[in-house]
Amino acid sequence: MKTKTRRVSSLGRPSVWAVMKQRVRSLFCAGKSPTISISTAASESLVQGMNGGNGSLRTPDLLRDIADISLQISLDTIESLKPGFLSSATIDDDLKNIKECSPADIEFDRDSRGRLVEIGSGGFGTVFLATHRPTGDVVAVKMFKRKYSSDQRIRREAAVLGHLAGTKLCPEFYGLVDYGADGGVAEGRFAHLAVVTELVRFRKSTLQCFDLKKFSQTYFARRGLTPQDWLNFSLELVEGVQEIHEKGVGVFDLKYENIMVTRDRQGAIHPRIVDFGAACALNGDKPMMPPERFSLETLRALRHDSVHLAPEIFEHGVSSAAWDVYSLGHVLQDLAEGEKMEDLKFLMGQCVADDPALRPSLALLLQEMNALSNADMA
Ligand SMILES: Nc1ncnc2c1ncn2[C@@H]1O[C@H](COP(=O)(O)OP(=O)(O)OP(=O)(O)O)[C@@H](O)[C@H]1O
Repeated sequence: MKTKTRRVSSLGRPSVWAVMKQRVRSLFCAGKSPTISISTAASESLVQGMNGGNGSLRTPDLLRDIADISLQISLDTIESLKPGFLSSATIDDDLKNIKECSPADIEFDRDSRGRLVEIGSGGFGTVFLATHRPTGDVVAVKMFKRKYSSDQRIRREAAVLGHLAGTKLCPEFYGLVDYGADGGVAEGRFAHLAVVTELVRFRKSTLQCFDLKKFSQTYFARRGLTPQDWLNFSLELVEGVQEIHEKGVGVFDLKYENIMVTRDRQGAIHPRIVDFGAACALNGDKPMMPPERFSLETLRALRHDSVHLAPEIFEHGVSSAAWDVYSLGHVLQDLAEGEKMEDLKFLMGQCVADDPALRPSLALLLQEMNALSNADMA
């Protein structure tokens, strides 16, 4: 069994943060809805730390621990809140029938020093470049951090990819690979299961990949694009999410980093989505929701990178299309602002209403966006 080192303060006692972390963990493990009491001094330090100040707790460690805890909480919550979590009809069948890939089918690319070539990474995994031997296709292999990834979670992500095969935004799914107990190429850093998908590259002729964040910051790649190009891109994204919803699935983690940009021969840009790790059946599942007592404020402070998620996600609600509407609004409002597209920005402002009932449906949103597009073309 893995042994854990406890962080100890200079006085030889566990630090305030270590104690707090332990308390939160034990409460979650006990399956209770915890009220977390943080001493005034510690919470002040926390706020100072968040604001870049010099709290008495060591800020970088603190922030890393916060991220660790919130991820761990999300996972524990997924696993424990609803034992029948995976029983939603749409995904359930796919879970029994996940396409598999043999480790021998995957040939990893290596750099001149023999290291695996990394395409990207996130909180849960790292994605590597490889070739799928049977087809000769270039693929992306997502290896999952052992610490955060149960088999169930990985299988679920693979099942969703299989379920969404053929939809416009979802990358082609090659299969789930099992590297066995010794981890094979994963060298112990990652879980034994990995997910293989198409490499979503910028152009067919290159291995370069751009997520929307990187793309927005790369002048040469976005050179020459007009507001109409961006509007078309946004329309395709919203249409694509609608198609995914029609397959009974919500993405629930739409953000700049998970939206890839491709460019066709005519120079038009198109969106794709990677990372279906938070995807769930619509109107059925209860995805990553911390217990009620964990207020949105606390959570927002803790998971400072989750502002793209609808507030009600943190409140035990039943999953709904409105969650993706919120995230789309968050991304596209920002994009519209950058591109100085006032009408689009205004429209997207309605998608980020705190009250889900006030957000437009995807159908209505598309209607409005098409009207914008036609007006611009006229
Ligand atoms: N199929 C792919 N083709 C090209 N790039 C990819 C692909 N899959 C993932 N990436 C890149 O790798 C990054 C990390 O992948 P992914 O988002 O799946 O990891 P994650 O750990 O689940 O992330 P998060 O912390 O957001 O949940 C992505 O942001 C993207 O830039």
